[in-house]
Amino acid sequence: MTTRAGFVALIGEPNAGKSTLTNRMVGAKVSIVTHKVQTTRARIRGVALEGEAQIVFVDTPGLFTPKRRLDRAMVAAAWGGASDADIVVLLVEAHRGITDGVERILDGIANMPHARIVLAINKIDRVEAPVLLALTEKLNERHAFEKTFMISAEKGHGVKDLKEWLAGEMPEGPWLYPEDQIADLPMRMIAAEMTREKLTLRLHQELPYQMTVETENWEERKDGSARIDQVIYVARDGHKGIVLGNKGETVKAIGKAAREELEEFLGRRVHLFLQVKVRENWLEEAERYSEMGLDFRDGN
Ligand SMILES: Nc1nc2c(ncn2[C@@H]2O[C@H](COP(=O)(O)OP(=O)(O)OP(=O)(O)O)[C@@H](O)[C@H]2O)c(=O)[nH]1
Repeated sequence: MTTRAGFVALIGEPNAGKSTLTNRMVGAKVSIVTHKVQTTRARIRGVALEGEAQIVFVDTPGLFTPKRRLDRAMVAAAWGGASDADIVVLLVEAHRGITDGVERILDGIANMPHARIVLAINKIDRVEAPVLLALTEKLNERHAFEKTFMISAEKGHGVKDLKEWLAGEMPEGPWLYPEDQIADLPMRMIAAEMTREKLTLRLHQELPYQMTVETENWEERKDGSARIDQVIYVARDGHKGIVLGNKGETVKAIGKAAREELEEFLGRRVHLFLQVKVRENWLEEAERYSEMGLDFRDGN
């Protein structure tokens, strides 16, 4: 049987529903869904299987108007992910229509003549059919989308159609990730997201966007507990001190909060070890794999 594998970039305004859609396609809660904007950190969100196809979802940071230098880097990262992908899915919110943000994304994709871009109008549960049809027409006048899907990522409407279509469009080739690693993947990612969330709560709001958390090791212990090793990567030396805090008390508090949540989630004891390391320019690094906690170096 011919296997297929490829990358699908989800682009859209903050809150368009990218995380919700990824979760539904992957079938596990791998991406944190929140009402706050700008939560999406990892470039790769999950790996979905559909028949013989493996679809790797690149869950880009929300595209928005960059003001600060860091924000511009995030937007560049988002577009970078989009132009590398086999298919780009633009998510537009049905009830909000063509906002200024959507306008800017439409301008952005006009500069990607070689990309295959499909439109997915999300949150169709929030509008009546005539509104939806008018919006579909308007958007297709603005850009020649290869296809238009109408979906509700939250309720699941239309998601199966979209997933099946994407699967059929993935290039023929071997799978990018072994199946057994996918099974292992969501928990590692959830664990990393939990720690990142605690960092966000604890630190000045600017800082968390310059950080990433990776689960480096996960060991099941004979007594039923789990030992989890994570690294918090910061962009600068100065940030390391902030994360550590006076005598390490900040990272300790973050670790405690994350551990408690993990224990509740897993229903067993957890030993969580956090390390803080400096990794300059990690936003620009084209690491397609490591943020998934899917490192092949983790072969133990
Ligand atoms: N009514 C409705 N709400 C939805 C739907 N899909 C997503 N939402 C909600 O929209 C909000 C934003 O969804 P997310 O998936 O976090 O959006 P996102 O695009 O990943 O956001 P960022 O990570 O900030 O870029 C959440 O409150 C979701 O529950 C949908 O189909 N219908």
